[in-house]
Amino acid sequence: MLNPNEKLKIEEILKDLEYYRPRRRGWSWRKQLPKGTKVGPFEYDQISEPLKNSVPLPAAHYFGNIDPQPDVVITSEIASGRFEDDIRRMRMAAWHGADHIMVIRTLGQSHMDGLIEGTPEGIGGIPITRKQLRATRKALDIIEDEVGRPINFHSYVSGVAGPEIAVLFAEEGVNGAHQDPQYNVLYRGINPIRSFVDAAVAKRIMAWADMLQIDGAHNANASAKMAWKVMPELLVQHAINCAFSIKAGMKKENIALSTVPPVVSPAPEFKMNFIYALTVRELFKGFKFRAQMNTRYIESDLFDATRIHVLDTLISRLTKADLQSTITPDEGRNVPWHVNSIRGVETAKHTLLALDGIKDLLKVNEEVVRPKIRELKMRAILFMEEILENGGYFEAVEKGFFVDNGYYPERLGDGIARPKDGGIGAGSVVSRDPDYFAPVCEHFGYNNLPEGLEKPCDLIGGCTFHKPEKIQFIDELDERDNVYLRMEKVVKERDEGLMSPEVEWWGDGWIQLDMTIPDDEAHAEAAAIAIARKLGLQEPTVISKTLLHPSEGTYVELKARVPFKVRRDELTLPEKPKTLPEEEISEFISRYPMKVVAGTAGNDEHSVGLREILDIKHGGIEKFGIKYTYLGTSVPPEKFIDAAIETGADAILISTIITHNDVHVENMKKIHQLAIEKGIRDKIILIAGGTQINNDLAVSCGMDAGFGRGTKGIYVASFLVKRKRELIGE
Ligand SMILES: Cc1ncc(COP(=O)(O)O)c(/C=N/CC[C@H](N)C(=O)O)c1O
Repeated sequence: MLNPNEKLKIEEILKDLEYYRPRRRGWSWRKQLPKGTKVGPFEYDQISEPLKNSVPLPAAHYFGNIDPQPDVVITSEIASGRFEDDIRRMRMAAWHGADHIMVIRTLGQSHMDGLIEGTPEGIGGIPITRKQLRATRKALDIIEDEVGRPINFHSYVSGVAGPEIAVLFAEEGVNGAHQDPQYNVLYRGINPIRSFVDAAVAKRIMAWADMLQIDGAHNANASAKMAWKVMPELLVQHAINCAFSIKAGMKKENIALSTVPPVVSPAPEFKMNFIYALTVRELFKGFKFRAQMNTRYIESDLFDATRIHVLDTLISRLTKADLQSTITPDEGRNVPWHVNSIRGVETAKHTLLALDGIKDLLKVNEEVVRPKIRELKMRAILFMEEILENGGYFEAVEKGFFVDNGYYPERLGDGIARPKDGGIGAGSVVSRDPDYFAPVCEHFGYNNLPEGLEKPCDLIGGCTFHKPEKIQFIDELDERDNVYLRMEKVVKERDEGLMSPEVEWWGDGWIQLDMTIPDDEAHAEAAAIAIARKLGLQEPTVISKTLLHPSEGTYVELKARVPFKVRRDELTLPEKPKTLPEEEISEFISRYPMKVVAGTAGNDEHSVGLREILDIKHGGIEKFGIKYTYLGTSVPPEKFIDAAIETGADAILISTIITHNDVHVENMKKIHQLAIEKGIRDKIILIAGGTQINNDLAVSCGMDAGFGRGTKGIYVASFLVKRKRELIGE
């Protein structure tokens, strides 16, 4: 069982991997809670069971730290190239609410015509090998136990080795996969006939494994130059894959349409995206919807990407989504880092919760949308009819019907054409002889079973679906490129407590820094690089720029490597101020009303900080019912004491920023001295605050406490209550 306070040990995961067996088969949906379920002070209509361990949204602490989980499965796409680092990120994502982990493949694995074994390192994606799958599923088992919810593991089947990959996934307990023969044809140049034959075999196997299938329609949106023009085609592509999947034996509830809002602002996007989203849900009622955020128009600007993600998730809530796939907001900058995977999940969770029950509040204006939906459907139906008129799918692909940038029936003639007898694997499909017999189960199509045979695999004493012990596990193929070599460095540094920043791999040393340079883009970029170099950082690279004004300024974000490490055992940890719960403070004050006098001591005019500590606006002590008399700035020590006596104050709060020739020390000592002389020291609480103050210094000058930079009202209020309790012996 994982302990939240301990790092996941990859070497533990790798141990006995050859004996690991997946704990279940198939996809897990979230357990829905009824409408009107109460969580903290609120009622929800679209949430599912809570997690055992999780990281709530930033504002949750105002509401008792609640972390309600939306009804929708949330996906995080993770594949840095090293599965051992991805596993750590999966744990982070699971704590933030992801329960669908999608692993992007590397090496355009669609073209591999066999399975790769061992665990070579990938570039920007990960090699899908049996060992990587097994280690990841095994890790996800303990991570799902830690968060208390099943986690779906997902990757891609499409490709030349589709059927073999499907068997591998079924054997290794993979829970979901992309499978769409059109993907191979259009984007990977694989022979169309081969693609569909492979797809039938693969889909039959996925059906047995109860895997959720995601289709590849989103790729048309991601590939077209004018992505909003392919909306009719997307409906056709969905229809082709849905119909084919059902014929291959898949259940409707395991067929998810991958749907993306086609366009982004500054286009008036909802006029298109909302109509499209309504249309696809109407046409394919009964299927599942995997909503993906738009990746076609994502740039390197994280804020813009996040705005897109929020609006795309709004579309999901206004229509329907069974899964919300979060693209890392940095997809536009190709640096899928830990933090951006988490940001993507937070954006989805935040927006889905914010829009809980929204459909009960709004009605779609049928008068306006109906004609538009109908038009879109008509375009799709005409597209489908034209395919049939031209002799079917393969002929249509050959004629470049697909991913054409015309808004069908307009055509620009720039579609992706693929010859039906060309491409990778052309001519590699042979029809099965009458006596063809494959002694394996879940085999699509003609299989000449001998008489009386229960299961095809009885003849061989069981296939790997029924006799998993028959699965051959190859641990490593390459003694120079494997996870053990990579882990050597990691384990050494981790156990020695050597720390360096990372963005995706342990100790990769990368950091992100940003700065605003008051100059044009070109000079700003060059200056930022020069500054990063002067800071001693290595390989400074600009990853995003925001033009603030052509000549006044440019905001530059860079990544750069830190060339050193710090030792964990040499770090001094700042002690966290011990605060009481807000309710406890308010409850005490309601029983023992407290008053304070406050001001800026001596010849000091700074008052903003003190006001933050006092006023209700930013959580000052007034928020808890503590009354204050503000004495203003440059208050002489005598005046604090007189005011305290006059008002019967429980405490004196002095703020002191100025420290030249130790004037702050003098003031604190003076006030402590005066309180003794006036005989009130044992009844009054003396507190000093300021950017140069710390508790030790203040106490050495006779104060009860001192508060430095970053102090919040609740810190001071907590101390006042604690001290008052001591004084009254509660
Ligand atoms: C139907 C299908 N099959 C295979 C692959 C990947 O297969 P390669 O090995 O050729 O990259 C994809 C890829 N989609 C991109 C992921 C996207 N970010 C997503 O969330 O969907 C695909 O859509």
